[in-house]
Amino acid sequence: MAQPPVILTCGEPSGIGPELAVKAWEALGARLPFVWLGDPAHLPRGSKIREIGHPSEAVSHAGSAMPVLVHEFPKAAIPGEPDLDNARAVVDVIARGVDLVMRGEGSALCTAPINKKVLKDGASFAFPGHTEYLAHLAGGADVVMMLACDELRVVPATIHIALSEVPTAFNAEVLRKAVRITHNGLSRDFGLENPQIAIAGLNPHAGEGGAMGSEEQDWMIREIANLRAEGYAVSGPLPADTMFHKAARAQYDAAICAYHDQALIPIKTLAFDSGVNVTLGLPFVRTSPDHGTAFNIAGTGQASPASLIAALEMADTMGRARR
Ligand SMILES: NC(=O)C1=CN([C@@H]2O[C@H](COP(=O)(O)OP(=O)(O)OC[C@H]3O[C@@H](n4cnc5c(N)ncnc54)[C@H](O)[C@@H]3O)[C@@H](O)[C@H]2O)C=CC1
Ligand SMILES: NCC(=O)COP(=O)(O)O
Repeated sequence: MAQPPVILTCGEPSGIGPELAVKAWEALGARLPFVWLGDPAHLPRGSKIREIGHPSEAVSHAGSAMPVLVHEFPKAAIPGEPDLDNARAVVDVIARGVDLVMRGEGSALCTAPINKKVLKDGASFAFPGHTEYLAHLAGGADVVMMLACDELRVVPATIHIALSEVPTAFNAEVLRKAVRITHNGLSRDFGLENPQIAIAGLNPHAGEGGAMGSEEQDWMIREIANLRAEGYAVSGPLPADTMFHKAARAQYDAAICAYHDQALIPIKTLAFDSGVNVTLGLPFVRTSPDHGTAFNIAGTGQASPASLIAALEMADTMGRARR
């Protein structure tokens, strides 16, 4: 049976998502068939599209036009000016995309960026991002966010929370869960045997023996030893400032970090154009570009499709491997 297409959700229609979908289709065409799920009225004028009734029709049309499964929105989309009245439909598109991949009609889900505040204000969206919403739609799956590029993979053990909440939220149970899901994801979706996982300390110099913070001494060193005794190839806690240079990166397959910026700053600095956000732990494959809605350049033609193309390629490869 032919591989079903990747399902690409539209994301925030006033952001760069719609124009990047068309650029990605122009680059990928029939080589990597995907279906864009959204309102065709939100695409740049003159985009070559083909409205289809079912994802299975995508493969035969992807060479000549971007296949579109129509999801009507209440309002037009003005680049850079989000309309709260469209927020509910943005959320519904994600749920519809998940339904398609859960039923096997799509091989994988790739999501264009959403604007979390727009969804909160316009649709009372109760989740801080896709990652948490997808875990909810998958019945409360245990998931982690990984950002991956050729040179580095990072996992923030805590994600979208205030920095002041991190020292409490980042604990032995959360670290253990992140290690388990990362280990399983690296084995299953990245094909790595015995993956090496580096763990960043929370404090400067990983606490420097308790001189600069106590979490490493209080629980991290003990928990990492426990994980090692259970067979996980983990190292740490490592000073976060010296674990991302080239020689250090060669020592591990993924770095687990205590909080969002500790993980995302190195990868976005290294590979903003090619980084991919992948959710590990879901019963389906989900990827996304590493960037956001970029309202400041939406509609100007300046946005690069490189990260979205990398995300579609990763979704397709992982989707195939899982079949
Ligand atoms: N997967 C998702 O749904 C994600 C959503 N976001 C959301 O996006 C919104 C905006 O977030 P920001 O922090 O401003 O990050 P952003 O990634 O949207 O923009 C940061 C800077 O990078 C530039 N930029 C972003 N993508 C680009 C591209 N493809 N080509 C060229 N330049 C690009 C922007 O113009 C801006 O100067 C927030 O609501 C955030 O929560 C952010 C990251 C991922
Ligand atoms: N900073 C990464 C980000 O916001 C992506 O979140 P998600 O929507 O993939 O959960």
